Amino acid sequence: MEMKPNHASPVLTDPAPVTKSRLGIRSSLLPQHGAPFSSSRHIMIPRRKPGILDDVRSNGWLDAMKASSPPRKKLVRDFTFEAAADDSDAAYVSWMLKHPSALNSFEQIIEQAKNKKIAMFLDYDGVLSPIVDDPDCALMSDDMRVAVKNVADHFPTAIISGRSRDKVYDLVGLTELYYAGSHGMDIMGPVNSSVSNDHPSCVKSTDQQGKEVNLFQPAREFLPVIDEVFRTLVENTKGIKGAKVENHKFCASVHYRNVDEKNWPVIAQCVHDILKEYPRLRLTHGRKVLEVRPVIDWNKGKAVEFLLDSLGLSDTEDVLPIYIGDDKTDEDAFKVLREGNFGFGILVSSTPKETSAVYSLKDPSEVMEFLKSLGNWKKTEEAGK
Ligand SMILES: O=P(O)(O)OC[C@H]1O[C@H](O[C@H]2O[C@H](CO)[C@@H](O)[C@H](O)[C@H]2O)[C@H](O)[C@@H](O)[C@@H]1O
Repeated sequence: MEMKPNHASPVLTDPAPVTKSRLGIRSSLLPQHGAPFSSSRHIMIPRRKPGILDDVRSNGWLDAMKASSPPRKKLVRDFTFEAAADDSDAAYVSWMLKHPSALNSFEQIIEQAKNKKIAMFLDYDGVLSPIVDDPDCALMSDDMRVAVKNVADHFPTAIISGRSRDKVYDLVGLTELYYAGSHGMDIMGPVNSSVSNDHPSCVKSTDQQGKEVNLFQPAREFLPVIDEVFRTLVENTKGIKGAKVENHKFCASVHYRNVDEKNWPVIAQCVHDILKEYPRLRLTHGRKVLEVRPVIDWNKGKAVEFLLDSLGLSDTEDVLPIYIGDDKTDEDAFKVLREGNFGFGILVSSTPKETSAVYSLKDPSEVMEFLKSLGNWKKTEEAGK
């Protein structure tokens, strides 16, 4: 894949020494002390020291880890469980009054879409594929692929995932879409010279089909650091049964879904120690996953704005962006749409959650139904013209 560097990035400027200005990051976003990146290639992280786990207990990480993904629905066996199930169902029903089902609200949604161009943004895990124990087995069904393709045939459609862009492209496998990986820190979008002028770190590149595209990687300078951190995390978690570390190019993910809960503090401590060693990296929580990523002012919300600009769709009057996601990192995108009064978010969740999304869907099967309905509605509308 050919790459023609443009100018230096506005986010990451100045090729020489690694300092705050080299990273071009607003200083308020950066920790005020410590080395920018680790000085040693391999840092030794003591697994257990007396009292060391107090760090992660006192700073609330463990509570966040426990709350990070709802437990799967248990079989209702006796009266106690039945009562608990009733309570949680009632809570879900009352939450849905605030965040109605996008399926039940379909007529209202297409009313909003009349005379507007829909731009569709989709998260991958938990939206297009169900959450499963092994991230490598989170495959999208063929039916879902058809539904996504159908939507992409009518509306500009992008996937914005926490996974690496290459990985999510391999999983989805549709050439009709735009892809943003690493929580929006790695975007392949259409060539648009006004966008590359505004974002000088955009480089011209080519996609898998040899088509010219814009490649935007605002955290490019962090590539070797993430790689180093990934290798250290693999090394330091290798004794923890069930732990899995993924390298997503601009972020590293430490999964604890399959780790015995009594070992979660050890996982948390490994990540905590990395962040102490690399003050320019920060933590985000996903569904039973801790993610280490660069401290830069960029997220899925900014990626949505970037893609809308790239597609020439930032005119709020004629465009209706819709973002479907299930995770905390998707909230940045929901917020951008809500605060801009520009389109809306749909949260995929089977339990009540605090969210900036407007509508909700229960699970990926409802997402598929919604995408099918949208594609069919547009097809019928176009046929009637
Ligand atoms: O932004 P997304 O596309 O939703 O990616 C978020 C994370 O998804 C993956 O992890 C999640 O799904 C796994 C497979 O179902 C599940 O095992 C895991 O517990 C979930 O956190 C992916 O592996 C992560 O790296 C992504 O950041």
